[in-house]
Amino acid sequence: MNGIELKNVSYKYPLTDFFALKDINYTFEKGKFYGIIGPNSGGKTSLCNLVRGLIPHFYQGDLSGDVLIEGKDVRNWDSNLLSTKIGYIFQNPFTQISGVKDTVLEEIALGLENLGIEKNEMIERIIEVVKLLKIEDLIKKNPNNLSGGQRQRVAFASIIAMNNDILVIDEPTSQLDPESTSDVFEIIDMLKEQGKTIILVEHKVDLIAEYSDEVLVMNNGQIVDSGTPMEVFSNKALLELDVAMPQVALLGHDMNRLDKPFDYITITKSQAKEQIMKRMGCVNGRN
Ligand SMILES: Nc1ncnc2c1ncn2[C@@H]1O[C@H](COP(=O)(O)OP(=O)(O)OP(=O)(O)O)[C@@H](O)[C@H]1O
Repeated sequence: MNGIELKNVSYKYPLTDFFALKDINYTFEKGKFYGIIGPNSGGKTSLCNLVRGLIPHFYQGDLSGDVLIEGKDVRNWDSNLLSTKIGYIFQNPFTQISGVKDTVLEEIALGLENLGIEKNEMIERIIEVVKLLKIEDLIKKNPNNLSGGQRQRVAFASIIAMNNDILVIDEPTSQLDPESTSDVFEIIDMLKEQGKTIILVEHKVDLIAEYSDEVLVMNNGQIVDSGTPMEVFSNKALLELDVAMPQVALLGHDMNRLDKPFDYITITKSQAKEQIMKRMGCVNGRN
């Protein structure tokens, strides 16, 4: 089922003379995990601003084409109602925390209070997300004293408690260490399992290859390629555009250049291992 449809969408921010988004045509289906990648200034964050209604409700500028959220034009959505449908997780966990609450518990409750959620339901939702994100030991702590990884978990908890159908997440791991980064991907994967639609901007393409259902490549304000991770990372034209690829996909492209191709362009470590084992004469890539 369609969640967000973009038809011939172009957009210029106010006081600029270039299009940050150019002739975008794409449909985000409900319940899928979308990874958005591409070089700097390609338009990834602008696409996020568009799909969560910040364009045109906050950024006025010059928008043309159709942006349909659950079939209704974004211009006709009430922006408060839209924020209950589409949650947003920032790049920087330090700006996601309100800074005005003394405990993690109060921090998670803040968004729910703003939604006017009744007290018993609020408590139930908080207990559920605290367990889900394994942050029971943090609830009495001051959010301002947490590490980056802990803050990002609390940020996720606050958003998950709101129970949005769609989550737009912009580079959530850019300030995290590798362990917290894999935790974040596991949380996002779990949200997908719960039926949420995930739209994630991320430079860590190895993880995008592993987890996404669909990958969109943005460059110069346009979607220059889209498809399954396998389809996108097999496209050698993307190498010319300075699009980051998983290391094992680069290995696959190198093997093609050397005229010693693998059976396919490998995009995950396990696929590369299987192909290398096969090359070494191990039956079916095993043992
Ligand atoms: N608020 C704004 N006002 C004016 N121009 C903007 C604004 N935000 C982004 N832009 C411009 O729009 C273009 C696309 O930027 P955007 O942030 O969407 O790209 P990005 O792919 O997310 O980049 P990065 O990977 O560097 O975060 C850039 O040229 C940028 O300078």
